[in-house]
Amino acid sequence: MNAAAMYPVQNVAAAIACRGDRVLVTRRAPGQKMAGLWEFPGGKLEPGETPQTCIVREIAEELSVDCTAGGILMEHRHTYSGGAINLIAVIVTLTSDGFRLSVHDDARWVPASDLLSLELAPADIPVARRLRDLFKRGALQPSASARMS
Ligand SMILES: Nc1nc2c([nH]c(=O)n2[C@H]2C[C@H](O)[C@@H](COP(=O)(O)OP(=O)(O)OP(=O)(O)O)O2)c(=O)[nH]1
Ligand SMILES: [Mg+2]
Repeated sequence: MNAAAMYPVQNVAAAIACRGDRVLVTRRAPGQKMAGLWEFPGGKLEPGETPQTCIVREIAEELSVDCTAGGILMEHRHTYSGGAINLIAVIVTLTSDGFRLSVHDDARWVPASDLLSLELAPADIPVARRLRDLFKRGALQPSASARMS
């Protein structure tokens, strides 16, 4: 039996928080799966959660900040050796300041055009491409920019 047949697809919500043309990325800390890789903070949906309720909970847990969740930018399915995830990129607006990291060892606001030069979790590459292209066209004007810049 192949991996896709053995494991259900795990839904994972990932926060797309923007400040001007910069996007928040966090680095998975040593000891974590995929340690050292950059990702959009977030995590697995728990039973009964929507991507939006999940991301608000995850951002509070992982960064100790509040946020409001908006629309879904895109979903992308990626198969790792341990199973498949459906990465759901949710646009968020951070509503409190100051991060306290718990599962990451670094957080940066990176220009959307530079995201692909980071060592990203593989599932995130299509999301980073989409963000780069949307910002290039001026098609994404996140409401977070005004408050956080
Ligand atoms: N949060 C997050 N996870 C991602 C991204 N890209 C990516 O491949 N993943 C993978 C890593 C994990 O295999 C899986 C779940 O993410 P996670 O480790 O953040 O899950 P979680 O916060 O719920 O943590 P845990 O309770 O399972 O320890 O999704 C991303 O951009 N953000
Ligand atoms: Mg997480």
